[in-house]
Amino acid sequence: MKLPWRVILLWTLPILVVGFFLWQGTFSPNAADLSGNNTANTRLSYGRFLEYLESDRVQAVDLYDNGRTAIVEASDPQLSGSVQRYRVDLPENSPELVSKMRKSGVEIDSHDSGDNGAIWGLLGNLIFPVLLIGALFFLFRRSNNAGGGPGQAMNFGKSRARFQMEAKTGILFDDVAGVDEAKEELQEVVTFLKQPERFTAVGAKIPKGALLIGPPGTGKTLMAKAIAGEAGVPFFSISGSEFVEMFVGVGASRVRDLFKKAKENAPCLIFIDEIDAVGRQRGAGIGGGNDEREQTLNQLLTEMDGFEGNTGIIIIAATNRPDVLDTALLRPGRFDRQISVDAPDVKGRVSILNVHARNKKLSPDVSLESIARRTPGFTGADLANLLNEAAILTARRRKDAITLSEIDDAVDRVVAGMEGTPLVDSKSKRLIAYHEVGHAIIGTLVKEHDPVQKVTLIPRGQAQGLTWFTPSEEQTLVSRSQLKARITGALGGRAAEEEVFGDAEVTSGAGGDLQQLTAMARQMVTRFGMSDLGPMSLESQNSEVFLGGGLMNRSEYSEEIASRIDAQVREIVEQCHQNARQIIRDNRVAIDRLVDLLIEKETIDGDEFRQILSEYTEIPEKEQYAPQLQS
Ligand SMILES: Nc1ncnc2c1ncn2[C@@H]1O[C@H](COP(=O)(O)OP(=O)(O)OP(=O)(O)O)[C@@H](O)[C@H]1O
Ligand SMILES: [Zn+2]
Repeated sequence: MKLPWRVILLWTLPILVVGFFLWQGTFSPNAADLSGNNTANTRLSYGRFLEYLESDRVQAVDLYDNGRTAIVEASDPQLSGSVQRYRVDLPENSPELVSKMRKSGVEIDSHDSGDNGAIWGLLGNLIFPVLLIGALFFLFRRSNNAGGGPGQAMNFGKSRARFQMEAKTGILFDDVAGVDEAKEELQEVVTFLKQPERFTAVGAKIPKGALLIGPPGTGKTLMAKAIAGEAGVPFFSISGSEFVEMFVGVGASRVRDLFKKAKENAPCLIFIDEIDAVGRQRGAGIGGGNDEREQTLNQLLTEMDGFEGNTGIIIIAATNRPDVLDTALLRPGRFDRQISVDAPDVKGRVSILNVHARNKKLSPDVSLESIARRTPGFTGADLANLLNEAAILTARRRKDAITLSEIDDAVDRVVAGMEGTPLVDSKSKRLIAYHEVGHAIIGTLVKEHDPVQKVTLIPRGQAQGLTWFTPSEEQTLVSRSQLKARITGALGGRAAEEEVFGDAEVTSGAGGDLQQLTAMARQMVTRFGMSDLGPMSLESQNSEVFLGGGLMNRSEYSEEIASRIDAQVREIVEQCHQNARQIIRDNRVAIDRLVDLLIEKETIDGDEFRQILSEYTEIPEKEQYAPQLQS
């Protein structure tokens, strides 16, 4: 039986509302106190509070929440000594702190009531979550009868802890492929967790943490799970952004709770994803630091210092912005091991594809090696996604095994997005056809350009038409003539629009091309020393310094140099532009024919394109490998 939504809401809404009020008010004197007349909206970090205490500015302290939260009355020198109220998060019950406060003559008032109050407080803290969870569970059961298998991860329902714990991840090193070096380094961490005696016996201090550095989707989470899986220990995880979201003060207590739970479950592994969200350099935000985040970070540092490596807890953190991390995090005794996890090379991609092909039916015409060669730049997550898309297409087409054609379609989809419906409107369609054939013809006739794989008018993602190129190899070095060829090719679309429809008719469709090619031309001048300014580096790779919320100005050179850079960039682009227009003019007859064919067929593959073009002009020879695209 399925209950209609209205009935579900009718039952749950009142429960939620009543629960909320009970929770807010009646049942929880603590919460009422804090939200009543004792509110202090200004927060003070613990460090500042100690400073205030030292300089005798603190007059009174009200303690709540078992001594973890304090409302502090202190004189504010900036407001000519008038008394202000601040809210401070204190570390776990600290007798030293209390005696220190007493010594400096601070009036202390504890609002944690006796047993009675504690029970009410407990009830208040529990009842709403329980009601809420009950209601959610009810909703979930009702609306999600068809849901998947039993989930292994569980979220701690306690209002403060938002981390996940898996008692067994069930993931082994065999499930992580193409990152052999990282795996080798992390193998040792498994031993730390499994046989700490081996290290402590000879007096070695076991490291506490390792930092995995790499772009999204390269398997950092997977690897951390595999360490826990191999060692057979529980896996705790939280994302840095969850530490700092929502209410002030919650972050630090989440860190505390996480470590508390971890200590109870040692040996275990803690995984902190996106650590840069909490771990940014302190005090770097524009207009002062972010107190909330810094408090959380301080708490994390304190917790990491607070246990010995041989307690059996290992912390693995992941980031793709190691450059913004607070140096305190990277000091010995914290995340002192840094392991980079990069996008896989062709061999890595083959082994990742092997892992994900394990449970899929592939027809014999599919070669994982050739998929790997066609997918430079794909991460593990992209490859997993690719095979899954292919499997879905196969099922949709009612075939019993994945064939080459599903793989082809899945690659296109993963690279360029979902296929759309082709245009019918013939004028815009014709313009797009000229634009794409423009890219393709330059790509074919400029010797240093990668060869065309196919031209299509079937829209994908944002693009109305696409030209795919096959890069000649997985290149790390690109020559000046190759860069110029790419800029010319990227201008091919716009040049064709201009030559065929006239300057007044050009469209915004070339916007993406122009952005790409301008960036390339600029890099030639400022980074690769490929202009008249000579072999000088005028900008570093990450020239934009990310500080807190904003980008800093990057100028490291004078205005005069800046305008010379602009002039050089313009000259490169202008040369390539003239060249592109010339090629279009010289091949107008062939282009008109190719455009007609493209409008009729919607897709022309590279061989057919070259075949037709060769009837009109000579085509330089090139090698062929994997696809890239130009929209
Ligand atoms: N090296 C790999 N071997 C096998 N599968 C992989 C690999 N890398 C990624 N995958 C697949 O991609 C999925 C996502 O990867 P994962 O979440 O571990 O990446 P990540 O680096 O943690 O990314 P993010 O930084 O976005 O969290 C994995 O669950 C797995 O299916
Ligand atoms: Zn284009």
